[in-house]
Amino acid sequence: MHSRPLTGAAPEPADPEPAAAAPRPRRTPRLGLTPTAATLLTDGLHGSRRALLRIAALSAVEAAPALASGWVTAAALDHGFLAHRPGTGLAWLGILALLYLVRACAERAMFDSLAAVVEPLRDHLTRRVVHNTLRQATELGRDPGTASVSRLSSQIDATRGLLASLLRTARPLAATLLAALVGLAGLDPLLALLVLVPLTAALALFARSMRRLTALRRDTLLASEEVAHQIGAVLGAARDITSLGAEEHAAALVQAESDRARRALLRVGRAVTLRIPVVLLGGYVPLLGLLLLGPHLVDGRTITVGALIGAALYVAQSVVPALQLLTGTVGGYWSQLGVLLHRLGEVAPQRSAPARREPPRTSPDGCAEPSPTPDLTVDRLCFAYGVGAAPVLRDLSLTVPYGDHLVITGASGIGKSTLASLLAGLHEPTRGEVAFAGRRVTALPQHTRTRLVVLVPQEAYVFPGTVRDNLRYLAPLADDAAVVHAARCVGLHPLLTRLGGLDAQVGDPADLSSGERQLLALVRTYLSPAPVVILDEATAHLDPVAEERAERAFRARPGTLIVIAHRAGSAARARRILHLDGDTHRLTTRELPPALARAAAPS
Ligand SMILES: Nc1ncnc2c1ncn2[C@@H]1O[C@H](COP(=O)(O)OP(=O)(O)OP(=O)(O)O)[C@@H](O)[C@H]1O
Repeated sequence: MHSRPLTGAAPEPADPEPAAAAPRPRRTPRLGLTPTAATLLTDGLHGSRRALLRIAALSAVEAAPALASGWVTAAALDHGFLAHRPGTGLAWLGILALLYLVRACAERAMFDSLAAVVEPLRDHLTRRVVHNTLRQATELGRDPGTASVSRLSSQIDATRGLLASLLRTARPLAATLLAALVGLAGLDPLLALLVLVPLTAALALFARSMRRLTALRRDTLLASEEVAHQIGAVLGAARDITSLGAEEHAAALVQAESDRARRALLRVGRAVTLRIPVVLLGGYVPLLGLLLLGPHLVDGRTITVGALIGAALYVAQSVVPALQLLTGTVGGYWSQLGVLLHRLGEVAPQRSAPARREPPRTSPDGCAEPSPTPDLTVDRLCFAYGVGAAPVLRDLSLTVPYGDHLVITGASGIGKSTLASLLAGLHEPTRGEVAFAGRRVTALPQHTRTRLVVLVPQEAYVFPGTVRDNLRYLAPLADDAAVVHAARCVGLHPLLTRLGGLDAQVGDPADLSSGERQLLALVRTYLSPAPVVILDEATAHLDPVAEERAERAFRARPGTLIVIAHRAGSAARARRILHLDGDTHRLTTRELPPALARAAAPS
């Protein structure tokens, strides 16, 4: 998260792709689920249809006592106790007891099926989120960040837990409600109608309130994140604030954010109280109707006393508790699940909308050829980590013409990697800008930026899968011939043969050495259509000969090459060298010796 100025003035322009502070969904959520959340949930449950069917069947068995309770009570009264045959009455009640026993067995059997639904969902969410984190790491050279990874894994765990709780509570609830309605209709259709009309109105009211509740819960989540952000910004700039005497101003900003969070929480509290009218309308209004109309119906011999008491039992024992559960626990679980799934859906790419990537253009010899693009310009670039921190880069200006080969040198800790990240648009400059073809790199949409600039960091990401999958990650449509040719150009070929070809599985990436992982990452980048490649110590684990070969391949690859050098050899092979020394930045341009010039010439 980039830092924001401590000012109450006009807000910063919106980030084109805000990652953490997720935007409010544009479409109104249906029953609290946005399309993103709904897609993620249906995709996650896709493979669990059999387990879901089993759950539905067991739910039907579980609902049997609720279904029979009114009938059995009516029969026990009308044919047993009221007809002075207590034995018959007790026999009917015995049947009910038996059904409760069967229900207990079904409940026990349910747990295996629940696990068969929630565990695959958790795996699915983890795969999606890990996939995207890896994609960012491989395409952008971006550190996935332990804080966000642990936030995502706890969100995935919470989602799994919520779904399990929902299945445990909402499932018998739906079955009970349905059974009560069927039971009422079985007693007398008129009684069923008396309950059904207000119940439908109550459920419609509940559905409406759910949309609002989910939106409000989301506001609360974002508001509390904003409070944490604001406190972090104040703590990060504590020295500046003290020296400026701006303590009160900073405190007022934090106070304003926490007031906003408090108001959001109050709105959730008010929305939750809507459960009372829902229960009154759907549960107590039908009960009142039965009490008021029932005696007349009994007098007119439309229904029996047993049927009236049975109907009242259905409402009091099934409908009212079901509504209380629905508007309380289940509604809360559901809206939290909706908010979490939407947040995860923002991180995990949706299967229905896969990221589109252009195929790499290839020259006749199969080597990668970039899209036509112009220069990379750096204009009075300044950067500091954090508000009060000393700047790492000051007023750096530079143009890297398209097709150039620039090597950046400097002492350890001087800011080479920081500059590489700024060139790739991974950090927002504190002042000044980096532009590509005249457009600010940080303003480019992420998918455009990653097609234009690829940064390869020192620690290469290789993921479990085939060698082919790993190599074609940035060029999914490259054919095998192009991949093998790229492997030859970069020097991966001996390893490719040793591994067993493109179909070989990279089981555990840790089985490969650091240098082998770097070679795989280099070929992956070489194949990509990006016109600008930045190698940030990306060959550090290769021996000098392998490094020279890989760099030669990249020099011959059309496009701009920027290398953060860790060995003198890299600088010796460059046409231009930027030496960072923390104060003045020296840029040297020189003619290459003829042999190197030939090797560096675009093929
Ligand atoms: N995320 C960060 N937060 C705060 N300071 C940082 C961060 N990353 C780097 N720095 C600091 O910024 C300065 C420049 O770091 P950078 O990694 O860019 O240097 P470098 O020249 O690439 O070093 P090396 O050659 O050792 O990799 C260092 O003082 C470093 O401690």
